[in-house]
Amino acid sequence: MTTTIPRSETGSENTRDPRVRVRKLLDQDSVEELRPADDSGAYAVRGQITGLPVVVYCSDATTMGGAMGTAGCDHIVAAIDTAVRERCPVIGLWHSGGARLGEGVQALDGVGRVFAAMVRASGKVPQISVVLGPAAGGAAYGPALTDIVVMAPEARVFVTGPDVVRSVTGQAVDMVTLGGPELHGKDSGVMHVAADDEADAYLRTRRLTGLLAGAGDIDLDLLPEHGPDLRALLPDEARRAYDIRSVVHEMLDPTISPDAELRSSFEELQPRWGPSMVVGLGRLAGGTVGVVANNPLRLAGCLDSVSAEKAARFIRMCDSFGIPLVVLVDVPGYLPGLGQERGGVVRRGAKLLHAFAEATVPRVTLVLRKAYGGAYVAMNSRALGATAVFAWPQAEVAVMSAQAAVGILHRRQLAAAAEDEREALHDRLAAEHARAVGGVDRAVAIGVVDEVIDPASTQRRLAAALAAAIATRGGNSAGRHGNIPL
Ligand SMILES: CCC(=O)SCCNC(=O)CCNC(=O)[C@H](O)C(C)(C)COP(=O)(O)OP(=O)(O)OC[C@H]1O[C@@H](n2cnc3c(N)ncnc32)[C@H](O)[C@@H]1OP(=O)(O)O
Repeated sequence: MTTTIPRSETGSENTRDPRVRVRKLLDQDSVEELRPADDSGAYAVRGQITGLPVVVYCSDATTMGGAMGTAGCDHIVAAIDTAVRERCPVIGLWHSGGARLGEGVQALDGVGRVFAAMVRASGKVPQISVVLGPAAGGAAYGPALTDIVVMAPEARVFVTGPDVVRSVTGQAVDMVTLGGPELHGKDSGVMHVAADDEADAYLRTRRLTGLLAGAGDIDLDLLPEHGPDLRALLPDEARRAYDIRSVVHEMLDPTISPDAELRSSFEELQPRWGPSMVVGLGRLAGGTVGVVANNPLRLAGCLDSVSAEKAARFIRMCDSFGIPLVVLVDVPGYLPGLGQERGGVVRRGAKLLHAFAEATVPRVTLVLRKAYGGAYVAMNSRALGATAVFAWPQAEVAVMSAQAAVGILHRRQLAAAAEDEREALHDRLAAEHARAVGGVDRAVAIGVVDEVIDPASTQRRLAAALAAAIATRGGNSAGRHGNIPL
């Protein structure tokens, strides 16, 4: 069933009209209404994104600011259930003041049924939310229950709006400060993707849908025999910071952008929240992979409570949908300190251990420079069930750096040394320690690193290890769990 959209007297379309919005998201002429538009506050359709079937529901911001009543909630529940039955992604376009105030508890019950439908669908079909305007109360928790939240610049996500905040707390705060993309991108972690405008929100959603629902297969023939020397992107000095995203972009397949330029296929999620860890989806040898990578540019790449939690949720999402993982490791350890302990680094760090150990998708690790201590274990180590663990030459795998280790082991000897000899002694002891403990060679000898690889063969080796694991299993085995918003 298709539809004509009423126009205003000036002939222009109402940009808040849900029929206008879904048409902008979907492939041309692919829209099929699940129900005709009505005054329920919600609208739902089937359609296609680059030929892939999807279901879309959309707040009707032309009626009571898109507030959710029983009938509108029924439409959303039916849309989500349809997507689960038809095993296709479901996308929600949100612009809503939450539960319809005039309907009282009936509206609350409707919103609760929407939440329950989202949880039933969790881990079964990808759920993407695109927030285009205010999303209050139930319309805030709705997106938060889904896998990926894209926010347009006008998006405002909050439990209660500024008026309620003022009357209850006396605090005067505007809508942008309370729930705009800045807050949710940097502080709360609710937002995965910040779009430049509404059109960009649709574009980013189309790309993510393609990566999640059109994962394709890894085809080694798509890779050059000799790939780029990815190690050349790292600084010469082992302790210097660099942005791991340059390695990720170069490692993944390029893609043609709408302006016909080649760009990386990498779609980073939550870039400003927990930035010492980079997570996102992209293509390697044609197949979708999830990338989890320490970023030495931020906090020297240390794991902290937020970055561990961010990675844990991403790993579980990929595992739910059978997306294999590439894990790039360059980590000096967990960030130490009172702030981290207070912030729950033990509890939240445990989520990362659980997520990797539980994941049944193929997951390959590469140690670029160093992997120390508990962070070595947490970053998809052999002990947690990694499919394969590779390292670049000169990578260090140890409990801590040799310099730090001798500072503890030879504390008294160093303290007793003359001040002008101490540094040289420290260096000598560190070199001896590194030789004795064995570094990456010892890691290979005991089987926790499979092989030291040529950096120029990185793409091919990672892709081949994932492809071999997929072939052995007869396909990508997705984890049987939902994607709880950790
Ligand atoms: C599950 C629990 C829940 O969901 S409880 C939800 C409770 N909801 C809220 O506290 C939010 C109430 N609404 C607001 O604070 C504002 O409308 C927000 C969302 C901030 C949007 O502001 P603004 O962009 O200025 O739009 P607006 O206020 O002009 O609203 C447009 C029209 O929509 C209406 N509207 C809004 N929210 C509701 C609602 N929850 N129930 C019924 N109607 C609602 C407004 O009254 C307004 O109507 P009108 O155009 O003046 O006729």
